[in-house]
Amino acid sequence: MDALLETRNLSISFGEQEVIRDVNFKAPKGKFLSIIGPNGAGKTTLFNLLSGQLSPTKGEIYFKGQNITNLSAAERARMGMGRSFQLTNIFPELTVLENVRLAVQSQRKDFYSILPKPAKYRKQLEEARRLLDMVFLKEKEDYLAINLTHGEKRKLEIAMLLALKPNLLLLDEPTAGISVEEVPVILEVIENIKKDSENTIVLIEHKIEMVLALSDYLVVIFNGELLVEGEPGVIMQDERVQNAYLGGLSHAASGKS
Ligand SMILES: Nc1ncnc2c1ncn2[C@@H]1O[C@H](COP(=O)(O)OP(=O)(O)OP(=O)(O)O)[C@@H](O)[C@H]1O
Repeated sequence: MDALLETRNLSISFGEQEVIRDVNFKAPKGKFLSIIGPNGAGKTTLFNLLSGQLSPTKGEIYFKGQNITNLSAAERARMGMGRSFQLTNIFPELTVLENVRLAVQSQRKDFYSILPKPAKYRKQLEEARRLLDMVFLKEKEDYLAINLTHGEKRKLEIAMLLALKPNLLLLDEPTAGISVEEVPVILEVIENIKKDSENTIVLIEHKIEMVLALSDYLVVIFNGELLVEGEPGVIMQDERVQNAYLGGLSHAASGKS
């Protein structure tokens, strides 16, 4: 299996509490992998370890075959690891289009482009509009970002993330806090991303129907350990998953987090 991302005995403790314990998994190139588990299982902590927000107490992380355990979040981002920004990178007083254009511009290769300025700008706008189309925000390109709904801001955030052309997308609960009506649109956006690119995607999501609709592979975390991994159909039938998770998963399926 050609893994883009791999963890080996990944562990982290906060004081006495070992929150992630000897987690080993591989995210194969071009596949859609979801990390599931009940509240407090350690999913967000695992994500923070992957993206470099936290350093492990033990174990290693490999990305594109390189040991990145000691690299900062910024260095991992430069290598092509993209994590959703949790809305913190959006400029509220700029238009939707300008937010995405700036993300396109921030791509390193734009700084070295030999195109004259107006042509460069036009190309950035073109790319920004293509991305806004992918996330169904084209009609809102002239809106100030501050005036978007929460769900629309999540879509803008995804467009900005895609502008950086990451090889690996880490999506942390893209439906968190959004209205029930907006959930199917977010699902469609992610399906679009999945179709359009060769990206490897790792998702944390409580809405189990969404996880099942999107994922090639599931990793189940329970009490900080990897309980089981495999294809969704197999995992959902797994007795250990049913025994350990029934409460948590049916809770998640109801849309609560
Ligand atoms: N910085 C920290 N210091 C101490 N304990 C922490 C810290 N971060 C997380 N924890 C603990 O680690 C455990 C796992 O938390 P984490 O947020 O990773 O779980 P989760 O699976 O993402 O939960 P949820 O689905 O509710 O978001 C929890 O018991 C939490 O209290």
